[in-house]
Amino acid sequence: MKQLMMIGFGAMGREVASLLPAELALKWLLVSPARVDEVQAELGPSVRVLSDIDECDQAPDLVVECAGQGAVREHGAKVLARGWTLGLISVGALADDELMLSLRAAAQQGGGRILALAGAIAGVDGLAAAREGGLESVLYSGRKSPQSWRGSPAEALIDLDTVTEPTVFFRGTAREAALRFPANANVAATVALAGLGMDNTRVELTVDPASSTNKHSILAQGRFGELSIELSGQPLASNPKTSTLAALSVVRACRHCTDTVLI
Ligand SMILES: NC(=O)C1=CN([C@@H]2O[C@H](COP(=O)(O)OP(=O)(O)OC[C@H]3O[C@@H](n4cnc5c(N)ncnc54)[C@H](OP(=O)(O)O)[C@@H]3O)[C@@H](O)[C@H]2O)C=CC1
Ligand SMILES: O=C([O-])CC(=O)C(=O)O
Repeated sequence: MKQLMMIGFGAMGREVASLLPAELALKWLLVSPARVDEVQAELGPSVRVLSDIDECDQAPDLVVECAGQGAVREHGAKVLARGWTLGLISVGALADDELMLSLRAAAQQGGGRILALAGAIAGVDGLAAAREGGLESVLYSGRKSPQSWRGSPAEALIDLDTVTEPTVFFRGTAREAALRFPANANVAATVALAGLGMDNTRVELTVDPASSTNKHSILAQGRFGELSIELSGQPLASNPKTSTLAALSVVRACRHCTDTVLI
């Protein structure tokens, strides 16, 4: 049986924990210090609930982060310095150059690797392959309901209570989007990493009062031809900002950890 460490036990972490492959056991769970006792009581002795990587004295087969960009800052370098593989869902953290440098340094020192997970979007495989032949332009668009944008800086850019039609409230680079909307635009950074980079990937973010899904699209052009992906994702009931597919992409990484044929 292989052993998993998971960072974060919110909406996504709980979904992932409920769908783990049978051959992968959740052995360590990292939560914030104030929640250790409560979560330990909930999960029982089969899972060790921790608040610091240093409390783990064995090597997990895989670490998956489902906690947010702050958690990547807090725990990422320690995971990589130990030589472990870190599946990241809060990929937007990598738009912070200083953090990226420190993660690279820790990975080089310890031998760990970062797996940037596709998350709520599809088509990252094709985009990353297309890049090898040269890309000319990449546009990522994210469109969500007012409810999904609540509690984000969108509130300062548009009145989410009175908007009556789909409205673009942000245009900029993937770097700006991922850092300004850390709970909503990680996908912008994922598309950037797969394609033209943080500063050359254009992003549009839209609020759509008629939508109950999280819509993501990629338009890319290059020597390979053209790519157009549209994805309409159901949000998790427990967090409308987060698409179910994002949690499922973490489960996919878990399956890769145990399967022989990787797809
Ligand atoms: N790439 C993609 O497509 C997507 C990426 N995401 C990323 O996934 C993250 C998680 O999403 P979701 O589960 O829905 O969010 P939630 O807010 O429901 O849960 C986040 C959980 O992480 C915990 N947490 C926060 N900081 C830390 C830390 N430093 N160490 C340990 N635990 C921590 C929180 O605990 P507490 O409440 O105690 O702080 C909370 O339980 C998002 O913040 C976003 O960055 C989300 C959707 C799509
Ligand atoms: O789940 C989604 O729809 C996308 C998301 O929040 C993100 O990219 O951070």
